[in-house]
Amino acid sequence: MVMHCCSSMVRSPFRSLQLFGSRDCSSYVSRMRYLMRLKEDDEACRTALQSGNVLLYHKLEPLLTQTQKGMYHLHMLQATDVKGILGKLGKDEQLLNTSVLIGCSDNDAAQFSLDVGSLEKAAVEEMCGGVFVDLRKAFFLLKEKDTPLVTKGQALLRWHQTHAYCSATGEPTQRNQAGSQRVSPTNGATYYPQMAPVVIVLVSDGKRCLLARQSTFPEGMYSALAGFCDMGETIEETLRREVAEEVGLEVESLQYSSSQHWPFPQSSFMVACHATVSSDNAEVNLNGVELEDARWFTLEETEDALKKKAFPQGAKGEPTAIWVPPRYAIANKLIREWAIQQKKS
Ligand SMILES: NC(=O)C1=CN([C@@H]2O[C@H](COP(=O)(O)OP(=O)(O)OC[C@H]3O[C@@H](n4cnc5c(N)ncnc54)[C@H](OP(=O)(O)O)[C@@H]3O)[C@@H](O)[C@H]2O)C=CC1
Ligand SMILES: [Mg+2]
Repeated sequence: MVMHCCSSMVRSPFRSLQLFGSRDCSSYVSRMRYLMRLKEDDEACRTALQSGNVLLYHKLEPLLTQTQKGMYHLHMLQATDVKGILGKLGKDEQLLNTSVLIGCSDNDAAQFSLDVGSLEKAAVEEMCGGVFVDLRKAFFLLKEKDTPLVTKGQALLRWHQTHAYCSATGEPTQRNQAGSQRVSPTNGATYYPQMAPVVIVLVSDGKRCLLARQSTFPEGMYSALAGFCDMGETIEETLRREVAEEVGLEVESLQYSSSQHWPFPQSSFMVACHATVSSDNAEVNLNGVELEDARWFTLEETEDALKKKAFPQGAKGEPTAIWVPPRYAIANKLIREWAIQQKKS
């Protein structure tokens, strides 16, 4: 059934957002204008690449290095060093030109990502003193501040690897130097990297929050409800529909929290919200096709789950403890926000 959700459901549509704290606004603007120019001007982008910083991936696994204290961080290389590595491994320097633009450092250096999957992995690791790590694993190893860049780098490379042809003519498309678009040579159709919009929602009945798990989740992990937007839907409509479909509840109000780019399994644009249902109509009617379980959690139970590490190892024979996605996942932020709000009220 199509549900019409009016915009009055959103409690605070004009909520002000603290975006960057005390960051220097003018240098931020100049960096964004610089990146804009590099996307528009292939020659300027090629020049920037020669003195830029490059994040290497091997078959979409980012290169990390370990510090003496055992901490992992992103291994950014200078473009000149990448050329040296390519030369030593007998690869054409032109491979560098397949890099994609992913940002601009605080020191105004353009940042790129490059997949060297055609080179021998161990040889590159040895030359760089780093290790290529599966992106999910990298999320557990890296500092939270590094995850957006490593995610963006992988997502853009993946998009180019999987969108090399025009969907109308079947011909190979050509990318611009920055990698921000691909163009079909005969019909001029332009393709841009895309994210699929997803609503993720933490539902509350005023006293408890609703957490659910899919059968594919790691054992014991519960998360907020999530669902892809259907064509033409608003965030409010998707949220109401997904809650109705997955747990059979009628949402009464919702509030925007924040958003996140999520690379798994493809790029999703996660829009995170809080929602309430009436405590008089809070009985869960589970859609067993999508979810394995969904239950209400008290504040105490939620705080317990938040304290658990990912993949907890319980004693043999005991049921696995309930835990929630780690901090880099926006689900974790929603759950923490709810717990803080609940303590205040
Ligand atoms: N960052 C975070 O904290 C969290 C992120 N997520 C992410 O949110 C996303 C959505 O959650 P999920 O509950 O799976 O979504 P849904 O509840 O929408 O269910 C997924 C199903 O929807 C269908 N579908 C419709 N549109 C799309 C599309 N554009 N891409 C892929 N599948 C689509 C597919 O069905 P079919 O195959 O039958 O066509 C798919 O199996 C997932 O990518 C998940 O990784 C989820 C929870 C937490
Ligand atoms: Mg879902």
